[in-house]
Amino acid sequence: MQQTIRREDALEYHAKGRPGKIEVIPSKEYSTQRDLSLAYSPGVAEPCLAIAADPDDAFKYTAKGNLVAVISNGTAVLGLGDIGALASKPVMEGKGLLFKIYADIDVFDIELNTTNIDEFVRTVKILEPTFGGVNLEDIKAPECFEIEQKLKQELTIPVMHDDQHGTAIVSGAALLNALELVRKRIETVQFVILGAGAAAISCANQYVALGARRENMVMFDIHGPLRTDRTDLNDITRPFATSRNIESMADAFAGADVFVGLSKGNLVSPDLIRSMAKDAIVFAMANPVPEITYQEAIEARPDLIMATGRSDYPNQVNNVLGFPYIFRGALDVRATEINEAMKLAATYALAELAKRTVPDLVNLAYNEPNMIFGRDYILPKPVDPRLLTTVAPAVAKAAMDSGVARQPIQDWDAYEQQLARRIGQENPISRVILAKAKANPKRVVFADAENLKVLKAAQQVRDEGIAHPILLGEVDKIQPLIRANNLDLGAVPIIDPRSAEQEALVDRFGELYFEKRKRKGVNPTEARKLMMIRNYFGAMMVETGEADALISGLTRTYPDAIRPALQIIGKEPGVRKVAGMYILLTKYGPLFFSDTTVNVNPSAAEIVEITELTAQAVERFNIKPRIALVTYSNFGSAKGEDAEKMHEAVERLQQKYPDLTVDGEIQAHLAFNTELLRHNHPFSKLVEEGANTLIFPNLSAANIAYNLMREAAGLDAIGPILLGIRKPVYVLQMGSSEREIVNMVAIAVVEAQGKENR
Ligand SMILES: NC(=O)C1=CN([C@@H]2O[C@H](COP(=O)(O)OP(=O)(O)OC[C@H]3O[C@@H](n4cnc5c(N)ncnc54)[C@H](OP(=O)(O)O)[C@@H]3O)[C@@H](O)[C@H]2O)C=CC1
Ligand SMILES: CC(=O)C(=O)O
Ligand SMILES: [Mg+2]
Repeated sequence: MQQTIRREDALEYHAKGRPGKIEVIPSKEYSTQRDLSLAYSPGVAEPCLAIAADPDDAFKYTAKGNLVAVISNGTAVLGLGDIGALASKPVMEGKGLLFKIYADIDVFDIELNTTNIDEFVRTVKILEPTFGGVNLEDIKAPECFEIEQKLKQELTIPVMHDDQHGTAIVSGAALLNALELVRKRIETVQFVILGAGAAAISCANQYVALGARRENMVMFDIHGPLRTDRTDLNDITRPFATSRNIESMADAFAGADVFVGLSKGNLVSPDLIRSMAKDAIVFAMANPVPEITYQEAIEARPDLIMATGRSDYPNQVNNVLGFPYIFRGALDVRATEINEAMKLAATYALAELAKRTVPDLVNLAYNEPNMIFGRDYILPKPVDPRLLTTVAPAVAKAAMDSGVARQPIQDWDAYEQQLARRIGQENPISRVILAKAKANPKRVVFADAENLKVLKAAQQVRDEGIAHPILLGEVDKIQPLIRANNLDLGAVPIIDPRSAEQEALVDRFGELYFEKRKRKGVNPTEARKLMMIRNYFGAMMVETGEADALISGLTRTYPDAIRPALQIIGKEPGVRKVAGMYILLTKYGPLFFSDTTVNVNPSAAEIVEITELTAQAVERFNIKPRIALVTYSNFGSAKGEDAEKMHEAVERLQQKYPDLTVDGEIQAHLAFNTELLRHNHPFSKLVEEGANTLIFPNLSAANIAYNLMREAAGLDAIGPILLGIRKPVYVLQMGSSEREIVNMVAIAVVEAQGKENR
């Protein structure tokens, strides 16, 4: 299931919008003159004075306690080698992104233009006041050892070279679990370690701490095996020199149990893997290209436990499983260092977590029905939210037990809750939808394939196995776009309803349309002509089963765009009016807004129907709807048409569905403010958790609300999702981004799957 990441895509991802991957966002209000006087002069003088009197107050009044410096000089950037400080910046920004999304830690990336050890150390030392921790990254051996050692001595905040210890912690856990699966003992297994740099040395040391024997290891650098008769070894590499008569990789691999690659891509042949002992363990961890590819290795040996540093194969052994949580735990107890006890605790916590039942969310994200501890699952997956709540507390506890915690945690339950809240900000809904779609991709026809964004989205859904696209449009327009943008849509069909080849199909569709509409004033000639319009043709493909869903291009207005689908496919039985829903991805989780799209001023009865359709749609995302009917009044507090209409709709809904969480009429802010609700309206059904679904009194309010959230609050929106139609038809909005289109396609596929099962 390797994904193709094209050079153009990677470059465009980094260049689009605001260049790079990070930005700085103020965390306090700053809109009034008073705010500014507090944030800056004169108010700012007070925390300055407090910190001058007691340096620990820096943790109270500044971002220091949650701010980590990711620092590199670019001398060993992934497996790309010494590409320099500036060229390392994308990797360092990437680490910053991972720190943030997985552990809610803020990062400044710092690229230092020096290969001089003392200059590097001095620079980091004078930066100490700014940060709560220092993550050294991609600095080559042997300088990295001295740099880290000196900084650990001189700084009172935790310092960790991630390529050394992050990798050691994570691969140590993978090793323990792999050995358990093949029933071998760490004390007796024979290792081949390719690379004798930052990562390799530290990993080997960690394995020794876990019980491995140095005399069972053969390590290689670029000059060959580290042997006791070599004169070019240093204090760090010499302990790993072998006294065995090993001259080549072939000598070392023969009969070995474990291969650890932390060097460069493509250095290991399938023959070498074949020469290893039964149930061999292969960790080819060089990035981005492993020492041997996953495919080659498992083809060479079916009995292998195979891991790489990459996310696109099973068993990703990558320090991303370590550094966010190690620093989280260390920062949360204000540890003065990251010591051996903390590293071992992290290794054991990771190893243990892999044996626990995998949450559905993680299975869904990887499109696996049920991942269980075994040869293809030796470590937790990076998206597993339990990593934070398991590894960070283990590290924090080890810091306390080993006496380096300056602020011990007292209440572990409260700490875990606080951690869980931190990742509550991450929104799994797109992942759930994408994973569900991939489990059973459907044929999706794109009515507007002459548009580049649509083509790119089609490319993505095809590459990722979300859908099988069918493109509608003129071949002479689409093909040049594909070529000019270096897309590769392979055998994806391109259909032009106006071309000679489609005449027979257009005839058939025309006849069908005439049958459906002959008593609505349509004649056969008109019917045939309409079928040459792509939105009509696409809808007819879905109706006749030639496709499973339609992603239609926006014509003039939404009602115009959905008309062909309504005429051709029609509404679900029992549905009188269709409606449209938007999903807003907020930091509190997804919010569902309805009806944002179709009904201008629905009656109370229609509001009831809209709510029913919306509730069913929300449930399709495995989410329990908690519905608020919003307006300007609370539970009868104000008069007026909308207030009374919503009031009546709530009464009907509560009567019809006593188990549904639906309440109102209510003001939007109150639907989320459970404290205020409890105080003033303790009887409300929303009092426990607040709402996640808002039903609006009219199109104007709904449309304004979601557009404001999208533009002013900068939230991602998915929609409009057409509710109540017999088969999935989605209309793209002008200005939809490629990502929004991909999300829409995934939702359409999920809906098509649901309809198929009914
Ligand atoms: N999966 C993961 O989580 C991680 C993966 N890595 C990967 O590990 C690799 C090394 O990183 P790092 O330790 O930081 O870098 P270093 O530069 O410190 O180490 C690289 C090592 O590889 C050796 N090497 C290079 N080419 C060969 C060769 N042809 N044959 C044998 N040995 C060779 C070097 O030998 P010499 O000493 O003679 O120069 C050196 O010992 C990178 O590919 C990196 O992406 C690193 C950290 C984490
Ligand atoms: C993962 C990582 O840190 C590296 O490859 O360098
Ligand atoms: Mg690295």
